[in-house]
Amino acid sequence: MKELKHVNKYFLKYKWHLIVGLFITIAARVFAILTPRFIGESTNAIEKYVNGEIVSEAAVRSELMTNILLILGATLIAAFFTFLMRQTFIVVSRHIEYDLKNEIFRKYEDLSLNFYKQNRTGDLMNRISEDVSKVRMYLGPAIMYSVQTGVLFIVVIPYMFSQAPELTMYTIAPLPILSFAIYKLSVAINKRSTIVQQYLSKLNTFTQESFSGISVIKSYGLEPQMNTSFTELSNDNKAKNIDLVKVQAFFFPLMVLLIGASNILVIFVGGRKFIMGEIDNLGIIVEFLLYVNMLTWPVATVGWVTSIVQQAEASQKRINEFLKEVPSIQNPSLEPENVEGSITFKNVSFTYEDTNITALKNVSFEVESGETLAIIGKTGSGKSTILELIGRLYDVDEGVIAIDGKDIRKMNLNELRDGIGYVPQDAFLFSDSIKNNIRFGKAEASDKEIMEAAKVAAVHKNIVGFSKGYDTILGERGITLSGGQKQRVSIARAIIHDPKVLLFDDSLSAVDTETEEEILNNLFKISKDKTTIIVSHRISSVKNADKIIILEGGEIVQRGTHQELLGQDGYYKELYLKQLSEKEM
Ligand SMILES: Nc1ncnc2c1ncn2[C@@H]1O[C@H](COP(=O)(O)OP(=O)(O)OP(=O)(O)O)[C@@H](O)[C@H]1O
Repeated sequence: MKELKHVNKYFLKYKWHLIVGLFITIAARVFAILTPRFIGESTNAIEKYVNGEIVSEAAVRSELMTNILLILGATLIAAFFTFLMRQTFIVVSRHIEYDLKNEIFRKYEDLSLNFYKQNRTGDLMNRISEDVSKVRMYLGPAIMYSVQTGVLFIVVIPYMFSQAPELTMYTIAPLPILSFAIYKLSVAINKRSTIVQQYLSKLNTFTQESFSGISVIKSYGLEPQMNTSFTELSNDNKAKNIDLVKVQAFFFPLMVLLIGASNILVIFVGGRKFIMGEIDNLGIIVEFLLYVNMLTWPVATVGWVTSIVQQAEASQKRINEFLKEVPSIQNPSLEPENVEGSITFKNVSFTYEDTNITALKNVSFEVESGETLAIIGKTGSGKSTILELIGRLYDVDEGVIAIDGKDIRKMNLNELRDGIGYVPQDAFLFSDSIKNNIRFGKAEASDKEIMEAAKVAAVHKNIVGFSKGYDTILGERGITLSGGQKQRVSIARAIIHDPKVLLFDDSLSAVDTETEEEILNNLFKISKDKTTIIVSHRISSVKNADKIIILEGGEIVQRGTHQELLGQDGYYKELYLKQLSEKEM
């Protein structure tokens, strides 16, 4: 139960609901146990009439009628309280499930990129859905049935002992066996359910990937192989489900067997005692038979609940592992920050932890506020890494990155990121309308502002060409848009944010040179008071920048303006001549 201590704070939060639930459960059980007593009394009345102790048929009838009405009343009240019991305990468990999911999600959002690289998305998803569901079983059904069983035992067993102590001993003797057997069975069921779950997620992942990659599958004619793989996975899934059903099938027969054993014991022992005159009336035997049946399910739940708690403990352990993670990127300050935008890299070196690749070596440069810096270089030379480091997606290993002369590791992280508009290489769009995708950069943006940003990004004309215009819904990863359109919507999102620093990571690679020129001209107009860094492979994108740096293997090998670099032998001039000849062809 060590790991489950984490959810105790939620029990405290909902303590009043739980206390009310406890009283409701007591009321429900108290009324439920009245029924066997009235049935027992009715049996006694009939017995007395048969034995001639009561002679008036009308008196028996009236007693039976009263008992029937009392049974009806007690049952209705017990049913009502049972309904309220579920409403409190199960509803509280749903509230806690909601709180816990939010807590985990907030934690996920806080964690740095490194965490996401070390853990698979499926694992993150499982902990927030599957594991939380298992913990909810502990928070709801397990607690509810435990309270119910506890109350029932406290109320019923002493009453049974007061009526017939020896018979009570015989009656409850098989119950621990039932509890243990159900526990063993539940453990087996849970084990097999987990396996079924794993196979189901394999099947889901496979199906999802097949749909996402349907164009590759079709163009390579891979349908038969995919069908075979799906059938194999499906077969495994079916086999695991059958394994589970085999164990589950034991559950009710086992219960019936043990209830039957208890009933036989009551009739056998009770009958003998009645014959020997140790029990005064038959009503007690009838009452005991009803109690046995009433106790069986709660006793069975002791075993079931134990296995639920074990599973919840294991799940909470997995959840706690993530909740205890400390984000590698910390926010050191909550002070307001006024980002003006001058950026300095001083002897910056950086190695990716997971791959051990040194992406930047001793990189130094300066960009003043309002200037444009272009970074060019071969693939894998470290261009994107520079942009990621500015937004503190990672922290530098050596050297300093400063904005307005202040080490970014000492700045308010939220304000730092708020001052940056970053257009990543892989333009990610959400499955939402184009309008909302752009609005992501500024939540309160008006439709007019959205349109203005789209115009600067030269995508407005494309958008109004769609029948639903800005309300066009984008599919998964924006599949209804072309690569160039996606890039431009992503640029509009950064522009509407109106940051002091604009970072474009190869963001114009999928647009034609004419559109590229239009966007660059527009950007030039709006970025007079902004610092812009453009990463590109095209000379046309970088030629007008105030400064250009050329990266190779993580090091700056050349720097200067377009004209200066054309005057030097090196990568820049080679690229320029190559791209010029391609244009002329
Ligand atoms: N997230 C990452 N984790 C581990 N290694 C990475 C990661 N991102 C980049 N690298 C490695 O760091 C080096 C620099 O990568 P980076 O993406 O900065 O290059 P780039 O110049 O932007 O390349 P491209 O022009 O292809 O986008 C590469 O060798 C790359 O494999």
